[in-house]
Amino acid sequence: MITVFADKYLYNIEQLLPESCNLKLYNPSQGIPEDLDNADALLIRTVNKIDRNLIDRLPKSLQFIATGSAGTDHVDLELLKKRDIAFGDAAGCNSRSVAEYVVTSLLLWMEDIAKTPKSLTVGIIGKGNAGTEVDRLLNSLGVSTICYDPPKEKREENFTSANLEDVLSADVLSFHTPLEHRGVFATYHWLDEDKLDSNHYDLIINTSRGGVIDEQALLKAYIKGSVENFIIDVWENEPLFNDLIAENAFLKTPHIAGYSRQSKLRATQMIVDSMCKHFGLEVPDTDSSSNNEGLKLTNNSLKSAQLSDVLCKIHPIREYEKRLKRLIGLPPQKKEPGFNTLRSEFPLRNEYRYLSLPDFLLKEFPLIRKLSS
Ligand SMILES: O=C(O)[C@H](O)[C@H](O)COP(=O)(O)O
Repeated sequence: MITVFADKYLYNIEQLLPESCNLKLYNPSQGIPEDLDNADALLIRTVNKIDRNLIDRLPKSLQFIATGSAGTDHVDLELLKKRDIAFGDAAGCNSRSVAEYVVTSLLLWMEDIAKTPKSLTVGIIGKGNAGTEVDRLLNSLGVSTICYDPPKEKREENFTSANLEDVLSADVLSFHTPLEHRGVFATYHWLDEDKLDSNHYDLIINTSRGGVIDEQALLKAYIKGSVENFIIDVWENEPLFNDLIAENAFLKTPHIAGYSRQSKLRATQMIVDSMCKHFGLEVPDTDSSSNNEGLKLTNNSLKSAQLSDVLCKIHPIREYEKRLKRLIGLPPQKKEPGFNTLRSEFPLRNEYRYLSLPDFLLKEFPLIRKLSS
């Protein structure tokens, strides 16, 4: 029997782990337990770092670590490799959810400033799993895109990245890169004062990682008027966040763009699968469909609504925002747990295709039909 320590907020971890495992759940806000007690595997989320300090105190028995997330910037992958510890992630688990967040927030903003999808060009920075899904969904709504991803061009023969000047000339920028501090393709503070000084943006959307945008430079550009609006889901220094950025953002949320019942289920399934593969265990045959309950909306609750009203009924984006706003101005010792609790305990939404939306609504709002297909 192997002993597995797991973040207690990994969705459905108790149901998805093989029964033959000795599961020990930990509370991530108290850090990864000091005593990992003969652990064989450790399953984490982005809120806990796997750095040199942690790696130095791992028990000899520990062979495998996985994160139930697409991003891996909280993990020192090089050091894990040197120490011969196998690693797994959940790349791609939340692409659909992120794309739905980007499109939903963009539609809310467009209604607010009376723009139509066809009048905009969105520059997509990073065309990995999430960027690709964002591109697909935007194109299906009639929004033009320009995709920029030089490291992908280097890796993949069949992919050509837009050039920098072209992507920077878009009306809107949406970020989907990993956070890289080093190397030729470093993304830390990619959107900096220089780039913001020489361009004008109607909107900046960040759902990737906080550090990809220099927040101070963004604020300056906003005050100057060269950035009209911004939508921020990810923050430098999470779980703390900059109050001025939050106060001025068109929309602000606590790093939940990738959160949906389906993405979290995929994430747990992916890391459990790779753990089972590593230890030669049989992958449990779980029926995940039972977790995908539909959200029923009635005609009465939606009659004569505007697109934004409907979107806010089916995506809790404004509800998250409302709760995040309550944390503005709090001291760090209250803000930090508030941010973490909001992320881990707010009920997960369903992706659009898992909602049962009434016909009259799909007829009245063809954009919503496209989002749910
Ligand atoms: O990297 C990812 O998958 C996303 O940023 C995701 O939202 C992280 O979720 P967490 O592990 O913090 O629950």
